[in-house]
Amino acid sequence: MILLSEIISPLITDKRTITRDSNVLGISYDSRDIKKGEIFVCIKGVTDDGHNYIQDAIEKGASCIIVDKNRFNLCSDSKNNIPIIPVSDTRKALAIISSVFYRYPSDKIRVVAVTGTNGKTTTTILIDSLLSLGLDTKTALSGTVYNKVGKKTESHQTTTPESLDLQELLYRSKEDGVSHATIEVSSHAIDQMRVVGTKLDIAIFTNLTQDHLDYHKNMESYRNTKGKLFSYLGLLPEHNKYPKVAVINKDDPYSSFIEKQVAVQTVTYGLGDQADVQGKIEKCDLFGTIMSVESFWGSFTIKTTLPGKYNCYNLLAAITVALIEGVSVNKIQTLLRHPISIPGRFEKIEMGQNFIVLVDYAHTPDSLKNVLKSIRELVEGRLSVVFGCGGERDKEKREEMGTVVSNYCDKIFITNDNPRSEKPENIAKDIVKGIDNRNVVIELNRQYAIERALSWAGENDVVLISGKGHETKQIFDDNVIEFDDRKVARRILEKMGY
Ligand SMILES: CC(=O)N[C@H]1[C@@H](OP(=O)(O)OP(=O)(O)OC[C@H]2O[C@@H](n3ccc(=O)[nH]c3=O)[C@H](O)[C@@H]2O)O[C@H](CO)[C@@H](O)[C@@H]1O[C@H](C)C(=O)N[C@@H](C)C(=O)N[C@H](CCC(=O)O)C(=O)O
Ligand SMILES: Nc1ncnc2c1ncn2[C@@H]1O[C@H](COP(=O)(O)OP(=O)(O)OP(=O)(O)O)[C@@H](O)[C@H]1O
Ligand SMILES: N[C@H](CCC[C@H](N)C(=O)O)C(=O)O
Ligand SMILES: [Mg+2]
Repeated sequence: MILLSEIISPLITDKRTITRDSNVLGISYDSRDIKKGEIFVCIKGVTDDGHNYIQDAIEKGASCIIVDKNRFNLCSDSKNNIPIIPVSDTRKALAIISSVFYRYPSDKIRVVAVTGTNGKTTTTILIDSLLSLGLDTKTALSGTVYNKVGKKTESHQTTTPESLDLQELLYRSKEDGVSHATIEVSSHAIDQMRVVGTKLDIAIFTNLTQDHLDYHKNMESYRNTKGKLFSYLGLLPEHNKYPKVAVINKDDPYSSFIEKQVAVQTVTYGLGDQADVQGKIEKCDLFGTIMSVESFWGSFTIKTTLPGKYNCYNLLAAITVALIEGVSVNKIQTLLRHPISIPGRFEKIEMGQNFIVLVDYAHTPDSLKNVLKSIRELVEGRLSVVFGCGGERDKEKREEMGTVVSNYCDKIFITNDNPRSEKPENIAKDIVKGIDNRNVVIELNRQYAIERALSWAGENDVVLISGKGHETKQIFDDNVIEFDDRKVARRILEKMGY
């Protein structure tokens, strides 16, 4: 049982605001889900505004309403005698009261947060597996592909859950005896305060390149948002006094900016000779990588099935976290020797065909460049790509992605990738602006585009199907259809007689 007066005490100075105390049964930021006895937090969002639904929430039995003080400054609803609490930032208030409601679950768990433009999902999955198997402990994970408590995975909507949902996940994790939770933190999440109220122990910076400028407007504000996560380290007091560490990719041009935000200790990683944990690639082919590592914890070599230089960065970040958390070098070497596959990331589609088909999640200029460059370095045959750009997402990246593919590919198939409310042909036109290459086909039906690319491929060629990775839906303006690049490619290859 938890009383309203206790939950909202961090938000008010005058306890008389609460004329009628009650047991709080939950919190909600969506009037459509609210139940009797719950607190309703009004959020002004990008498309809608929770303040429009106060009456709805009261009728459904909300026991308290939290509002933006600039929009609404009543202290109680006179008709129903429901406390109405004005605050300066309702998203922040939601994060704070959610952690009180769930009794500060992050306090009892080591929380590892990963942010950066690319590599977050890959790095979180690597960290989670090194920690759970390396320390033989129960772990939790929250990220783009799935959330997980112990061995149980759950699907969800956004990469980083809303603060209330994150606190609930951490609460269940704590109840289930989880020792470590690794969370992927998007820039939207930092901006929308989804991790406020979560005590962070380790924060990792992977890299920063162009993405999400529709939301952040320019690189400086995008960079500043990412930086905020690092300033949170060590801020929340807690009972377990274990170290707080920032783990930073030294080779990224933004690393020194990120380091400046950190008040606690920093451990850097990279392939250059300045980093604390230094990797040196000994061998890298389509089937995997051998990398030697020098660190505070000694020198050693790892062998893994993950290919590509960019994955060496993800591996180094994960190895650094595992070493900090006490996983032995021997254990790390043994665990990385097992085949690793990250759903929809450089995933090979093998049906016995004599060319290579890869499904990848590259959907930014930098990730597309990295994956294409790696393929070029690893394979001799011709290279084609099937890709598009998401609607209602950063428009500036489209032309740049066009330039990237025209620099690396022999054949380009431009197609749909979740056009959402935008006109697919306009998205394709934006991409084409960056292409200086006559071998371009615009085929907006993604299945047909994949079909044409697979028919184009000859012996030892590569077809990269990029942008949707693990996704299983194609989102249009008026409908959403089932669409999984991996299944579609397998079906087509089968039809082709493989
Ligand atoms: C742009 C963005 O970040 N949107 C997120 C945001 O929604 P919003 O602020 O736009 O909400 P809104 O629809 O305007 O509604 C405002 C408020 O009114 C409430 N409402 C609305 C209608 C109603 O009848 N009653 C009611 O109470 C809503 O519940 C909400 O609280 O807050 C919502 C609740 O947490 C999120 O679900 C939603 O994510 C949408 C689905 C989304 O697509 N987000 C993407 C852009 C995103 O967050 N992506 C990042 C990372 C991407 C990456 O991996 O690179 C992520 O973390 O997933
Ligand atoms: N460290 C990295 N640097 C650059 N590109 C990377 C890196 N790791 C992976 N990539 C590329 O980026 C794609 C997405 O990788 P991943 O899903 O791990 O990143 P993410 O940061 O979680 O992306 P999102 O922001 O969509 O959640 C991969 O499919 C690969 O092409
Ligand atoms: N999770 C990210 C990446 C989506 C990738 C691509 N498939 C798209 O729809 O743009 C987003 O929502 O921006
Ligand atoms: Mg991700």
